[in-house]
Amino acid sequence: MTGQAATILDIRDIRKNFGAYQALKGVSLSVAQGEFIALVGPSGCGKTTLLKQIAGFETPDSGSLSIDGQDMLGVPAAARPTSMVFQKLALFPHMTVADNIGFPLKLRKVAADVIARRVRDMIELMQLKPEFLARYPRQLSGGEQQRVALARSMISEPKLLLLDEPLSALDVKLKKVLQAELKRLHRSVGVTFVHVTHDLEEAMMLADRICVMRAGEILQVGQPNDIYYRPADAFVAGFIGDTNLLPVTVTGVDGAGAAISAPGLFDRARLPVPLVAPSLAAGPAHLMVRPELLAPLAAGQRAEFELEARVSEIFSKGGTVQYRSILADGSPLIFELAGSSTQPAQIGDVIRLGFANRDIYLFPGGQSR
Ligand SMILES: Nc1ncnc2c1ncn2[C@@H]1O[C@H](COP(=O)(O)OP(=O)(O)OP(=O)(O)O)[C@@H](O)[C@H]1O
Repeated sequence: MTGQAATILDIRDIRKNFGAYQALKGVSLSVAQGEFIALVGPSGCGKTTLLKQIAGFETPDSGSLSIDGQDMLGVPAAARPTSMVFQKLALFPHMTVADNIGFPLKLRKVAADVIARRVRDMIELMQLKPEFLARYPRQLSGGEQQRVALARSMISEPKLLLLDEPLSALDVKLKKVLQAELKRLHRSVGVTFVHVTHDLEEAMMLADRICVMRAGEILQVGQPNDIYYRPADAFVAGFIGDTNLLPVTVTGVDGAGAAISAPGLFDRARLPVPLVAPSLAAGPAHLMVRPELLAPLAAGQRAEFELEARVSEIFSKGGTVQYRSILADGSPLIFELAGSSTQPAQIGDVIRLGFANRDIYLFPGGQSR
């Protein structure tokens, strides 16, 4: 997303308590027109609660929320320019597909011929077969039903489409198809999508920006690559995929990066490390290196950072193979290599691995080494 796009959704310091429980502890988020933003975080962190404040199904205790410059607090859900798609299908079983899709317009008393035309547009947009129009939801597959639900949510031309895990009930293959559909839909209609998902791969694939939440707070908002390679802290690093966090001591930070010391871990670390968290200062820090950035070193080959590890487990992931290994001090190290018909290491092998200082990210925390 470009930085110049107008703000469509502006959430400021929203708080929501259920009794004594603080479900949202002062959440602020700004979303640009046309953006695809994914909300991720552990179960119970407040993703759905946040979506409900946007949709108007719940009212925040304090804070402000505007859509396209209009204050939304006090505006009922039906009057908001939003549409929500749920994980569990909310299609009306006793209505045909055509009536289901046209329902939001019927509520608004739009003329029948206009509804029929718009329903046909939606069928085309969602690449559903025209013969489905006369069927009932039970006569469609789960994936087809979810497309109908999407068609119904788009027919009223919302400014914001709110998606609450709409794909999580589908099988893996169908999910992949619908993920591609969602991306295509987003590109073709230019509507802003706010998408709650448990599936991090889905968030990385679909979203322009990912918003990571924990315990009612937003920890980080950023482009998928930034969240993945430059996480705000150890929680975000570990939540967004497998990673290695090695304890080091930062001995100095300047414009060129950080100098670190990690006696017993690296024999010949070349310094400084260029990519560091803005808040990094001298003291204990986490050195993060993602598993796919570690590479086995051939005999005599050197790298800026080198580690020796004993392979303890091997998991084939199809295109890649993940190796779980143990460093000399007993701490774990994960590395991941492209799959091949021959395995470069077996369980029990000691393997020398290298990575470059530009592959590392340093953020504060942890214990000194
Ligand atoms: N109406 C309610 N009354 C009381 N507590 C609620 C209510 N709605 C949500 N909560 C609590 O608020 C917290 C946040 O819930 P929410 O549904 O937003 O989580 P979530 O991040 O969407 O979780 P999940 O990923 O499991 O769907 C949970 O602990 C939940 O039990």
